[in-house]
Amino acid sequence: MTTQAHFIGGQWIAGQGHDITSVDPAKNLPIWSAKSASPEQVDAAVNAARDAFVAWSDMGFEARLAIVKRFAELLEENKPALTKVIAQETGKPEWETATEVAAMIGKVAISERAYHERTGTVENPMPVGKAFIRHKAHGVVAVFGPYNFPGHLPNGHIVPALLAGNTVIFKPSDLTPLVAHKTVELWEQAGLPAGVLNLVQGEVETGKALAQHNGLDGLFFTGSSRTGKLLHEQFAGHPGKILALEMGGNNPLIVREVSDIDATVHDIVQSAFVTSGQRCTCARRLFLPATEQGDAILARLLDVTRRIRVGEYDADPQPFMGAMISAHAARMMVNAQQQLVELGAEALITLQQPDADKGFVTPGILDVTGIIERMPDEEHFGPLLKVVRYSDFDAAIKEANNTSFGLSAGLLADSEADYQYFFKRIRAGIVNWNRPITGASSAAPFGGIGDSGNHRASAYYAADYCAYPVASVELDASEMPGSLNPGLDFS
Ligand SMILES: NC(=O)C1=CN([C@@H]2O[C@H](COP(=O)(O)OP(=O)(O)OC[C@H]3O[C@@H](n4cnc5c(N)ncnc54)[C@H](O)[C@@H]3O)[C@@H](O)[C@H]2O)C=CC1
Ligand SMILES: O=C(O)CCC(=O)N[C@@H](CCC(=O)O)C(=O)O
Repeated sequence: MTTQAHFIGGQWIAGQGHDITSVDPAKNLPIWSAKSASPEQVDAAVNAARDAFVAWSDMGFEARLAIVKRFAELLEENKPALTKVIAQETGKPEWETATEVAAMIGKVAISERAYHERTGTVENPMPVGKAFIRHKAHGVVAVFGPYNFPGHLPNGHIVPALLAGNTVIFKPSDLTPLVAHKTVELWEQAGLPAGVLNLVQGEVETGKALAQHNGLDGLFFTGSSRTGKLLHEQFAGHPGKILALEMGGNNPLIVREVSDIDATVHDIVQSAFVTSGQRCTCARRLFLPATEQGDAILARLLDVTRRIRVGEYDADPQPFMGAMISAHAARMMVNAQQQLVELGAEALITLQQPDADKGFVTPGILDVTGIIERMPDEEHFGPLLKVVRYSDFDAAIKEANNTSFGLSAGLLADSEADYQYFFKRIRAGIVNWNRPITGASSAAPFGGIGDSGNHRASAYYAADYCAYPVASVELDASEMPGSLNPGLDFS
């Protein structure tokens, strides 16, 4: 369907690797297929980015910004088409993919602000001359994207990287090549000079060839903790290269005494099941008090969850949840649930895959209170919520922190004192109170601790890893000091 799948040095070219196909997971139809980029083509993409670097970084911020702003205009003009393509390739409902395109557009103004605020130029007077703090681009960087937000999340690395003056090789998820293709076409139309942004499509082999390439100055990754750790090992011994890792989570949501049960249940549903549970910020573990009110919240949660509409991305009326990314991913969720049930979890609502050839699953809720000590600390990347009933707030917080991850966490409670207590003790990069723990703002730093990242927060702080600071003291011409250090003689 697509022969010229790779964009290298300003040219669309055919791949020399093996066949890859992207499938619409809601309709089980192939929508894109091509040959992946071979290691030689990855090499060509890195060289093209290297060749383009000096001119792009010399161009000046305002000239780069004008092109990036043109890209935002093109996104706006192509919003309906891109909304549709993201929905087709991911299975996410169109109401949701429209918000993804909006986030891509919003990223440009936010990144412009962040560039100045986080990496701007500072000038300080000195007794002799002036001191400056400036920032320079790293050079050639690779961007690896995940499938769950195939537009917005790579865009969150690419836009600030380009604004800072880097050149980029983009390797999207092999599950979402079409979204990447359409996005890079818009960059081309926006007038990016050849080689400034290159696209290589492929699976792990292509990813490895890129990540291992000696010509990279940095790599910005959003994806699973497993792959992120592999990259971290690969980058060990290369302190000169910048590595930014945005990875998964095993995120806790704790409920205390609340006055509005429906509002609480809404926040739980939005945290656990939006995007069919395929957000790194999704709540995986729900801590409910073992009280009468806890019982009432659970009953209402089960009632609302049973009535969640699951359906095709273009259905009218729209579903809340679309298909997962693939039939395989759906099967993996069924298997994960089965393993937990075999460990002793009680299925309050069983997650089901109605059609083995498609990515649809219904949301599931397990009571894992009885197996809490044997629970694997894993990110189950789908709509499967694990409920823990608790009697003691401290014990619940301790268990919430009992994870190697630390991305997002939340408290649903009327008491502000409870929130202050929770905030001080919980370990995560995103901590919310009476709001869903999904839907993080691009205008704030976005990143986690532990296995969720490597302390290179993205979103508003992405500017930080896109440039390095340079400190200078400067004077128009050398001057003799008023007094000499002891032992010097200029007579
Ligand atoms: N913290 C965050 O900002 C976010 C984290 N995620 C996480 O991403 C995961 C889902 O996304 P996936 O696409 O499944 O992640 P993934 O880790 O499978 O793939 C991410 C990218 O790495 C590439 N890749 C895979 N193995 C590689 C290797 N050995 N060497 C080089 N490249 C390789 C893939 O082709 C893809 O482009 C979830 O774990 C989720 O929590 C997703 C979105 C945001
Ligand atoms: O990167 C940004 O601009 C903000 C972070 C963001 O959009 N987070 C989303 C998705 C995260 C995910 O799954 O990967 C969220 O918090 O829902």
